[in-house]
Amino acid sequence: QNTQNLISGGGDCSGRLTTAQLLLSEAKSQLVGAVFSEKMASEPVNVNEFQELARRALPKMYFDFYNGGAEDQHTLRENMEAFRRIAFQPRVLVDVSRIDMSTTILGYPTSAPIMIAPTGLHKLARAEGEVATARAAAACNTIMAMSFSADCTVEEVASSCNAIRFFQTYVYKRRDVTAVLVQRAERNGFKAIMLTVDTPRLGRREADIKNK
Ligand SMILES: Cc1cc2nc3c(=O)[nH]c(=O)nc-3n(C[C@H](O)[C@H](O)[C@H](O)COP(=O)(O)O)c2cc1C
Repeated sequence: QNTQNLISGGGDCSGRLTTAQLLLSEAKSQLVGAVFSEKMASEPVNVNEFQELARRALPKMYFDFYNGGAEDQHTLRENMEAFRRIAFQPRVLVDVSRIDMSTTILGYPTSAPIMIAPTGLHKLARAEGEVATARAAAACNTIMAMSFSADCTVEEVASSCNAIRFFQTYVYKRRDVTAVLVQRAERNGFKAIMLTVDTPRLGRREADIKNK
């Protein structure tokens, strides 16, 4: 508070800035700058910054698992490029006092056309694993697709929150195994099954091979 009082400064009735006030004003801008950059450093402002924070926070092996693609990572790069090629055309002079991006996916409501894709092993990043991800989905009013390779059980995720949940699985040679998985998800209130069909063989993830 003392600093705040100092910075607010006193007055020269003439309205001119005294040397002391100028110095105080400079100190204030430095202080604000320092606080601002500290905040900037700790609070990501876009998705890419989360990636950088994760790089710093996680052991290399875990980060590489989340971050990497297969082989030369051509598809991974192309995925990013494909998003970059999408341009939004701004519409001007329209009423933007109420913006509503909500929609439905398979009939289930979401706050925006964005949901959580199925990804495995969330406990590498956080002890609560997929339970935390499901809670985040619920908080954002979006859908959580839970991976077959999750670290939590469908029961744990189901009892953790009321997020709308889909369950991802593969088709196994033993169809009865797939059937049991689907029925268990269904019993636990999962609303849809996402069938992953591109893994008759797993991708050759070179970073993971090196990290072994
Ligand atoms: C770390 C990681 C783990 C993943 N685990 C799974 C998984 O367990 N099951 C699955 O079907 N897809 C998995 N995927 C694939 C994603 O669900 C998604 O299809 C892929 O990231 C491409 O989506 P995008 O183009 O929206 O990024 C995983 C992807 C990543 C990056």
